[in-house]
Formats: sequence, C-alpha cells, structure tokens
Amino acid sequence: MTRTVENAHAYDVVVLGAGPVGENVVDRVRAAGLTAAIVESELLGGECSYWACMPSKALLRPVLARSDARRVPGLAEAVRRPLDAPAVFAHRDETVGHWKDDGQADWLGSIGVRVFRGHGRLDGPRRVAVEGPEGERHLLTARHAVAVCTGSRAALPPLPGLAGARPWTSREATSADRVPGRLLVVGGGVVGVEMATAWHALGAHVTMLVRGDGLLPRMEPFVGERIAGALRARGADVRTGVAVEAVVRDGGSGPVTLVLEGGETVEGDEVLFATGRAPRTEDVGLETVGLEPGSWLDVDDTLRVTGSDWLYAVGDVNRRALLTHQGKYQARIAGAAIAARAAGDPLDGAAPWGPYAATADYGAVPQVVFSDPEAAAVGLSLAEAGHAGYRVRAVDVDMRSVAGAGLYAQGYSGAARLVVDLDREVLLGASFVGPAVGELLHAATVAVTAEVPLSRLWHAVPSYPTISEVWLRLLEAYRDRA
Ligand SMILES: Cc1cc2nc3c(=O)[nH]c(=O)nc-3n(C[C@H](O)[C@H](O)[C@H](O)COP(=O)(O)OP(=O)(O)OC[C@H]3O[C@@H](n4cnc5c(N)ncnc54)[C@H](O)[C@@H]3O)c2cc1C
Ligand SMILES: NC(=O)c1ccc[n+]([C@@H]2O[C@H](COP(=O)([O-])OP(=O)(O)OC[C@H]3O[C@@H](n4cnc5c(N)ncnc54)[C@H](O)[C@@H]3O)[C@@H](O)[C@H]2O)c1
Repeated sequence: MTRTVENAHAYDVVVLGAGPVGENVVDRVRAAGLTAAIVESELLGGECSYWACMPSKALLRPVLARSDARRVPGLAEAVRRPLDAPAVFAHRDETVGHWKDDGQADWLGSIGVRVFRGHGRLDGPRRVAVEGPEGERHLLTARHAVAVCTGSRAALPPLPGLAGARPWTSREATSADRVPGRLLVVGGGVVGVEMATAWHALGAHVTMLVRGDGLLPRMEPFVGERIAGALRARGADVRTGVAVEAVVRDGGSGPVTLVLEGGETVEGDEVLFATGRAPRTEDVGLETVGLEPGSWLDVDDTLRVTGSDWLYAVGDVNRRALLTHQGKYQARIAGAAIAARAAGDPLDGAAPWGPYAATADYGAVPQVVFSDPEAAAVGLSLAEAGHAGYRVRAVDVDMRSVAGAGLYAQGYSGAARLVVDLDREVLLGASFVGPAVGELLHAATVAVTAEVPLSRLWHAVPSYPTISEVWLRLLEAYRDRA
C-alpha cells in the first residue's frame, strides 16, 4: 500500500546521489562541521561499487594474474588451465557485497549523515524533494548547498532494432554470470577494451567492432595498437573502421545480428554496447532551477554550477573526467569550497592548485586501463600537447631495456613515452603500456602535477631492479638526444 507523508527537514548541505563522489562530498562537509543528508535511489556506493570499477576489476584480476604467471619460468606450467569461471564470478559477487549496501549505510550512519532512500529531485532553489519507495515524500532544505552527484549511465546509439535486442551495457557486462559463446563488443574505449579482455579470458569468442581506427583513442596511439595486437594474438577479432547500422534479434533473445555499413552482418550470442556515457540528469528537477533536463552540468573550478551561488555538480555528471578517483578529488575540493563559503569566505577567484580549485582536472588526470597488457597514462598525449600550443618533444623507450621488466615476466613487452615541455623542461604527460604498468603511474602523476623539473627528476633514483627503472631510461633518452 502506498502512503504519502510530507516531512520537512533542514540541513546545511544536501547531496543527490550516493556514489563514490556524493559519499565523499558529505564526508568532507561533515568533517568541516556542517550537517548533511544524502539521497540515493539505488545502492549506496553507486555505479562504481556495483556495476563498474569494482566488479570489472574483480573479473580482470585473475585474467592479469594468470597472464603474468604464464610468463614466469617455473610457474607457467602450473597455470595453463582455463579460468574457473564460476569461481571468478563468485569472487566478483563477493567484491560487490552481493549487491547489498549495508556496509555503506553503516558507515554513513557512523559519520552522522542522514540517508534518504528514494528518487530525489531539485524542487526550486536549495530544496530537494525525495519520493521514497513506499510513496512517502520528504522535502529537504539546504541552508548552504545542494550537490548533484547523480553520475552517468551507458549511452546507446539510436540504431534501428537496438532497443528490442536487449544489448548488454556496462551493467550486464560486469554482472553477468554466464559466459556467452560469442560476444560482440561495439566500441573501442575503456569499457570495450576491459570487458573484451575479461570475457575473452573467461571463454567467449570476442569480436570487437570499432568505429575509429584504433582502441583507446584518448591515449597515445601506440597504447591501443599494442593492446589490439595482444587481443588478436590471443584469438579475439578486433575490427577497426567499421560502423554498425542496425541490430536484429527476433523476440529479444537467441543469437543477435549486427548489420554493418556496406551490408555485411556479424552474429553473436550477446552484444555489448560500450559506446560512452550519458548524464543521469533527465529526471532530477533541473527545470525547477532554470537548467536543461538531461544535460551535463557545467561548473567552475570549485564545482559550483555556472550562474548559481548554491548548486554544485560533482563527479561524472559534470563531464570533466569520468573517473572515480577524479570525481572523489572533485568532492574533496567541493566539500572544502562549500564549507569555506558557509563560513563567509566568498572564494572569489579561487587560486589554481589551491584547496578550492579542481585544477588537476585540466592537465593531470591519471587513468589505468586494466587490459592485458595494462595501459596507464597521465596528463597530455603528444597530440593534445601539440594542439594546446606547447613546444614539445616525445621521449620513447622500449621497456625491454629495463632489467626489472625482464625479471617481472619473461619476454616482457612494453613501451613508455614522456611528453616534455621544451620551454620549461617539465613533463606534460606520461604513458605506459605493458604488464604491471598501472603501479608505475603515480610517480608520473606526481611529476606532472608538481611540474618537477627534469633536472631534479634526474636525482630521483629508481630502485634496482624494478620496472620503475624505465624512468632512468626515459631521462637518459631525453638527455642523450638533447
Ligand atoms: C564498466 C566501468 C568500469 C569502470 N572502471 C573504473 C575504474 O576502474 N576506475 C575509475 O576511476 N573509474 C571507473 N569507471 C568510472 C566510474 O564508475 C565513474 O567515474 C564513477 O562511478 C562516478 O561516480 P559518481 O559518484 O559521479 O556517479 P555514480 O557512481 O554513477 O553514482 C551516482 C549515484 O547517484 C544515484 N542517483 C542518480 N539519480 C538519482 C536520483 N534522482 N535520486 C537519488 N539518487 C540518484 C545513482 O543511483 C548512483 O548511486 C568505470 C565505469 C564503468 C562503466
Ligand atoms: N579503468 C578505468 O579507468 C575505466 C574503466 C572503464 C570505464 N571508465 C570510464 O567510463 C567511461 C565510459 O567508458 P566507455 O568505454 O563507455 O566510453 P569511452 O568514451 O571511453 O569510449 C566509447 C567509445 O565508443 C565509441 N562510440 C560511440 N558511439 C559509437 C557508435 N554509435 N558506434 C560505434 N562506436 C561508438 C566512441 O568512439 C568511443 O571510442 C570512460 O570515460 C572511462 O573513463 C574507466
């Protein structure tokens, strides 16, 4: 039976959406002494915890561990067998807490944050209306700020037949517990690459259909080339420069057929559309505060929505960088800015790299792709730096020249690039592709963010024999060709 109860509540800050970003906003503002409430329509912890980062990495961990082990003499023979798919799924299910959020609820309660379950919508300035699961309605008033942290969902292209074909999106690709015989993957971005890697290793025959001319188009071209080469060498079919024009699946079950430009068809047992994200803003009451429903929310560097003095948009929903770690960084900045403004500081012209400006979003965003081999990059690619008008030089190293890499895996294959700003002799970007490079990335992030001069990096000595000695090779390559 539905009941309608109107309850009014006032807090200093109200946050809409309890993904990793919304949770961090409430944590920061309550740490600053403000009261906070958070509204969640699905699971506390958001997309990342249940249908994105965590389950995908749980699926990929055995894949990458096995791949590494197969390159270690004395161990390789012991890991020849196929992956135990049910055990991998069980580990994934454990990692996502079996899609239950009790732990998150306990933590929010323990820090004094009130949780409202239900669908939240802005209801005019500084107000949020929550429609609970049993029809109850709460009106929340924010004395200082409302933060929209509603994230993003998979964006599907408007293709004939797609809606009725029940395609996998990232949600199904991270939560399925049956390996399809043939998996078609449309899109060569991060989700496409990671999920092609996981499902191929779990036993599916994978065909990737990529519209552009390579994988991971936002990274240096050599990164995608090496990953495509590795997928093909293991038996996946990676096709580039192909456009899907229609989808056919009678009755929404059984084999699915993709019709490509030119008329060729490809058949699979499931199809994953990994074709980017759309903001979850179509039904959050944006129209009540003069904003366009369904739009990405533009913000300044304090994460405050353009033209507003009380509304913030943090995480995926502002489109600055669709990554959990970057959204959580924004949450720390937004939380500090909200608290400072509540205390009377207008923060006019929040200084770049100061506590109230998410400056790293511009040229220092790190990302690790958990493919096989891994990819890791921070800052600008060579092409991006060139477009931005810098006078740059790329420094490239084949990672086979690094003793630690050879010890890590027999026949280690990897590549590294630094993008150097020649006028200031600092790094604008760094990219790595190869086994275990994800753990190399933070050193590069520190160097790019802090603009460490190359002359000083020369004194940052990597330990022997680690893969980090690639830094030495890169700096030598830069100096030797100066
Ligand atoms: C397959 C996949 C793998 C990924 N892997 C990584 C990774 O390894 N590393 C990484 O950094 N990033 C990864 N990402 C990106 C990462 O998931 C997002 O950047 C991150 O989840 C964004 O966090 P958020 O809090 O902004 O949004 P979300 O995590 O989407 O959370 C938003 C929350 O708001 C809630 N909500 C929405 N509308 C309402 C409403 N009206 N009322 C109440 N609640 C509402 C939603 O239910 C949700 O819980 C991955 C993404 C995908 C798709
Ligand atoms: N390890 C990680 O950090 C990680 C892992 C997964 C996802 N993510 C984040 O999640 C976000 C979403 O990932 P994604 O892979 O869905 O998006 P993406 O933007 O990385 O890639 C989508 C790809 O699909 C292609 N595409 C778009 N429309 C198409 C169409 N109609 N037909 C064919 N191809 C089409 C695009 O050209 C693009 O290359 C990313 O921004 C990423 O940062 C991060």
